[in-house]
Amino acid sequence: MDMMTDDNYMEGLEMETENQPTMDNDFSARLSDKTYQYPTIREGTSSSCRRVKVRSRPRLQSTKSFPPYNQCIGGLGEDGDGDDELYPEPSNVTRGDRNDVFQGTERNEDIELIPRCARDEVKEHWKLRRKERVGESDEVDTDGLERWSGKRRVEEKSECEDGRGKGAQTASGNTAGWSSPHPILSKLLHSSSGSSGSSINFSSAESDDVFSEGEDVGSKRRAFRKSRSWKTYLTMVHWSLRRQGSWVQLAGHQGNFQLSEGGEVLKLYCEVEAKCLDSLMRDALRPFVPQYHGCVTRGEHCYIRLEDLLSGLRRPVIMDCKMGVRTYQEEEVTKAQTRVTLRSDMYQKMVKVDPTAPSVEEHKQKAVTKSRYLQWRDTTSSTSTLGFRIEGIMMEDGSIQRDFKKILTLAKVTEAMLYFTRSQLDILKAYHSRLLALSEALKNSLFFRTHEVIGSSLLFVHDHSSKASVWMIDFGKTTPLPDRLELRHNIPWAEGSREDGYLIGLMSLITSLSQAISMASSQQEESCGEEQSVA
Ligand SMILES: Nc1ncnc2c1ncn2[C@@H]1O[C@H](COP(=O)(O)OP(=O)(O)OP(=O)(O)O)[C@@H](O)[C@H]1O
Ligand SMILES: O=P(O)(O)O[C@@H]1[C@H](O)[C@H](O)[C@@H](OP(=O)(O)O)[C@H](OP(=O)(O)O)[C@H]1O
Repeated sequence: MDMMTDDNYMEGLEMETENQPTMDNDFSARLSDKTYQYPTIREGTSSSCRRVKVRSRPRLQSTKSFPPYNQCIGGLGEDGDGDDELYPEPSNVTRGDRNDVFQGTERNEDIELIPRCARDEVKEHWKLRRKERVGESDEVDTDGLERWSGKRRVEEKSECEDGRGKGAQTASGNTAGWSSPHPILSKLLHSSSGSSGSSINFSSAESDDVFSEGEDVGSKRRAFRKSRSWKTYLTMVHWSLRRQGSWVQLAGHQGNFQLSEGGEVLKLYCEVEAKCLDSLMRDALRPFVPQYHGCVTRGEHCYIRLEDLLSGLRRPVIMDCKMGVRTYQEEEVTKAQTRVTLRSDMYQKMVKVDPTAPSVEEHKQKAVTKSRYLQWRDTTSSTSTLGFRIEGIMMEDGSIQRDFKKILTLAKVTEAMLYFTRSQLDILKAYHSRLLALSEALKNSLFFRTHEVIGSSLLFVHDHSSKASVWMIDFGKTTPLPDRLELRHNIPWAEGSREDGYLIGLMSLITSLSQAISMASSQQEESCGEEQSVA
């Protein structure tokens, strides 16, 4: 079947059934209505669920047809294979997992200064799941590819007091597995079998075949409707799988995201982030931020509804750059001074990159504080030198590179840009002008002036058709400043200043893109010259 081979992503298929989102009515009308008032955020858990069922998402395969980044351009990723040999991970631990197994020292939740709502709970859930995996499976995701739907389990209500979940299931007439169409498919099937109008066109040959004989027109019609419903179902399955196959979570916390049928990305609710997004929808930065559609409750958790920035892109190429000269909040440092919480997972990440980084004491306790780890990450990457760092790049074949941890110079960043864009001038230029436009918008943004922007990313996305854009994402650690305080964002941080250095990072990126453009232009001219001399 076409859909199974198209992207080579699917190992198997299991359709998800779920409840109707509680705030999902009239979604398309909202999208087009610019004056739409975002729904009130409802915190807490859903009480309507009597029984919760857990089922696996479709498993996804990775492909890796291009050589890795560090082989392409002279081994920039110094922490690649060699380190892996020195400090091998347990064979059954997924490389890409963000929250490594804790060894002995439990994380103290008091370190969280701002309520992150359900996210802590989900982090714990993933840690537990990881422990379970270590015990029960020897699956290894060797290239670190973390396609969201391949690793996540979805909690879903199988029966709800309000009947919505039940309704979604009975619409298909089935209850589980392959045989159970997705709720949206169920609806489509239902309506397509009940009406003659369909958005799916079939060849006239097919229609002729069905209606050419005069006899038993009624049963022919029924047969046609049946086959059309089936085709509609397959087309929709294909569409749904393709979308799931092309969406990827490149960086960030595992378990934070889900896709919804409405073409949105659902991110686990965080009050800080929801408030920022709400303000951003009324700010000069709105064109640079995914559209925010309020919140929705799914199962036990509340999610922020965001525009899917990969929608419409075929085999997207993505880069996530974490912005700013630091990735920790000032409060994280001061709190760590009074309350010491040790993290063995962070110690492990540290020694993997540089075995000499921990102090004698840290080696002895095999743990570091989060604040120490975050500061070390910033000073050993381009965060402190250039005001941003590349968190990861996904190429069009789905391969993911995360070996940019030790990049410190602009020249190395420019090499990474050329690799990421495959030196395509039109894409480099599109990114360059988008960043210039962003820098103008930031000048006019009240939100930007009045917020400390920590840990936020710029998401670069393009595809083979040269659609290219850059978006501001992740506002989970972006906080409003006290009254009348405004930040410049273009000066280094000094404790107490709350400066984040966002504009230092933006300027570095713009400079790097300018360099990449001139290098790509000369490469192009050289190859043109060579072609002409051969001719
Ligand atoms: N609106 C969106 N559309 C498409 N992809 C998205 C969107 N938002 C996030 N992503 C994907 O998810 C990844 C992680 O996003 P984000 O940084 O918001 O998560 P996070 O868990 O808060 O991260 P962190 O751990 O850095 O705080 C991004 O790198 C990107 O690949
Ligand atoms: O990128 P790395 O080196 O893997 O390190 C992670 C990164 O710094 C995240 O930004 C941070 O989450 P926050 O931004 O939410 O603090 C996370 O902390 P966590 O493990 O406590 O979630 C770190 O583990």
